[in-house]
Amino acid sequence: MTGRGAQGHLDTEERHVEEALAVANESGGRGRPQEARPAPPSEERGDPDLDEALALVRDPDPHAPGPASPLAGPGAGAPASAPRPTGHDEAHEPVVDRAAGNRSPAAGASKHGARHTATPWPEARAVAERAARSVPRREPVRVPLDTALGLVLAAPLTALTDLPSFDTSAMDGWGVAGPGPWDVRDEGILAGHAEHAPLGDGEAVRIATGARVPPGTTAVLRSEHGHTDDKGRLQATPQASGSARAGGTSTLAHGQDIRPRGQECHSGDQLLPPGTQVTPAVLGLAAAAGYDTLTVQPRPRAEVLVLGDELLSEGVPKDGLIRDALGPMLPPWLRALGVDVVAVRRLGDDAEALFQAVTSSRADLIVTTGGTASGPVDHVHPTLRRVGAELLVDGVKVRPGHPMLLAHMREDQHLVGLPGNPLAAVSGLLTLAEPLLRILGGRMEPEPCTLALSDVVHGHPYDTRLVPVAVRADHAVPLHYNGPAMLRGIAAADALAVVPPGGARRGVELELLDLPWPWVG
Ligand SMILES: Nc1nc2c(c(=O)[nH]1)N[C@H]1C(S)=C(S)[C@@H](COP(=O)(O)OP(=O)(O)OC[C@H]3O[C@@H](n4cnc5c(N)ncnc54)[C@H](O)[C@@H]3O)O[C@H]1N2
Ligand code: MOO
Repeated sequence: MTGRGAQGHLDTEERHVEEALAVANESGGRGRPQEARPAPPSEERGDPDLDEALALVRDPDPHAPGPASPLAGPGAGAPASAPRPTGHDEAHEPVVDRAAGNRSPAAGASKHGARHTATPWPEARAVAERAARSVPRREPVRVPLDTALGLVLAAPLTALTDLPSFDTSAMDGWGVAGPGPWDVRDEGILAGHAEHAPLGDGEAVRIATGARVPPGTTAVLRSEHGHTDDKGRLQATPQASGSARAGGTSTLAHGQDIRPRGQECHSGDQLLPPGTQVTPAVLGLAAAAGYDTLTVQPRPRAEVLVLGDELLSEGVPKDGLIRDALGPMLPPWLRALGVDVVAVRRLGDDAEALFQAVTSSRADLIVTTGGTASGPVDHVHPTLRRVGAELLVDGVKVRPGHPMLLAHMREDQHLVGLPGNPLAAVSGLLTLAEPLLRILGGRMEPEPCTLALSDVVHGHPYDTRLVPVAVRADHAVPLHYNGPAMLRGIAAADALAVVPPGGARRGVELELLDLPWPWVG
């Protein structure tokens, strides 16, 4: 859809894309690294192995030449002119010693491709957050517990009762009053029963875990720590647990194995703040604290518009057509970000269809894929002009994904235009859509997460890079196959590392953007 003509000289962006093309066109040993290493026979294969999975997206051939870098560790590679293995890191620029400060990126100075209006990556995220804050917050709703999973609390979760709500036996055994030996009552106490008559000093009663201890109980003696003597009285067994000393005199601590009322919380205590995501554990806590319904923030609604005449929705790519990777990928990814995906439409390269879809959508966020560049069938910008949308972000200084955009359509509606290259679309999703949807959905900002790099990562000279990484032990392992048109790296990744302009050495701590997989399903 970009409709680019024959190439003369290649600027940075074009080389970037060219490289992806070259990689895609490669064949043989260099182009198909996984075949260079024969897979073990199936009978040798054990359970799925994390390292095996990682090997598929790490250096295919440890002896293959890589880009030269004064900072690369031992074995990091041959001269920059040497061919690179398929799927290798696509940022061509040498890593810069940031600590030494030997490069000062000229702001917005990419020679050609980067739009002069492109927004720095951190600022683009901040703009997306501000845009969401300008939208009137939707009214919270009350939903039954069994439909609340994955939603976000719109009000504090306040205990509706003391927990436990009565003094409770923590063990099966005897409730006892005062020092032993004790006379044991005939009738025991099970969980779920109303309060029993108070225990007098020297009295005991059989009691089950979770049962309400009668008034006057000073401790619970576990069943394995007590026995009945020849006079039929309950004695603490001396050797069992140090709970009694020789001679049978109980040294049970006052309150031992009793969970006192209010031990966990008192009625009215705030258990969780608004913005907390409802996890299975939150559901359990809410139920324990007396809730049948929860007050939650409604999910933001998103509509996905997939653009491109070249896209097939099934089968093997053929005749210059390719499979639509974004139609299957984006809706569940958006759901994982807490979104209600109200529609997914495949519109081809039809400007009128795009106009109609955009003007008729009632979603909080319209997400388009493809058509963000300036080719003859790239209809996103012209459509935004036609509807009078305000462009809040028009290009971001990030690789991949720099043509991404954010537009304000009407008071309560935004549009995020994701570039068509699939990893570029992921970059746009996490740069613009995630912050916007997080604020719209009333979610808390995730704790910033940083990890040290296990390897050097080459940088773009002026732009941030987002690079798929796997988390192994306490390191972020940069993955190859990270070109804008590739999904192989991200499919094996645990996060995207935020690589500053100029790149980062091995050992440098980088911010990681987490992938929201726990919520898929
Ligand atoms: N003259 C320039 N051309 C391009 C530039 C530039 O700065 N100047 N930037 C390049 C970059 S970087 C990107 S990213 C793309 C973005 O272009 P569009 O958003 O207009 O995307 P398309 O041209 O529609 O598609 C790009 C690429 O992705 C494939 N694609 C599209 N949709 C899907 C999908 N749903 N599933 C899988 N693949 C998809 C499409 O076939 C193209 O190969 O522009 C560059 N050009
Ligand atoms: O390289 Mo583009 O930035 O593929 O998004």
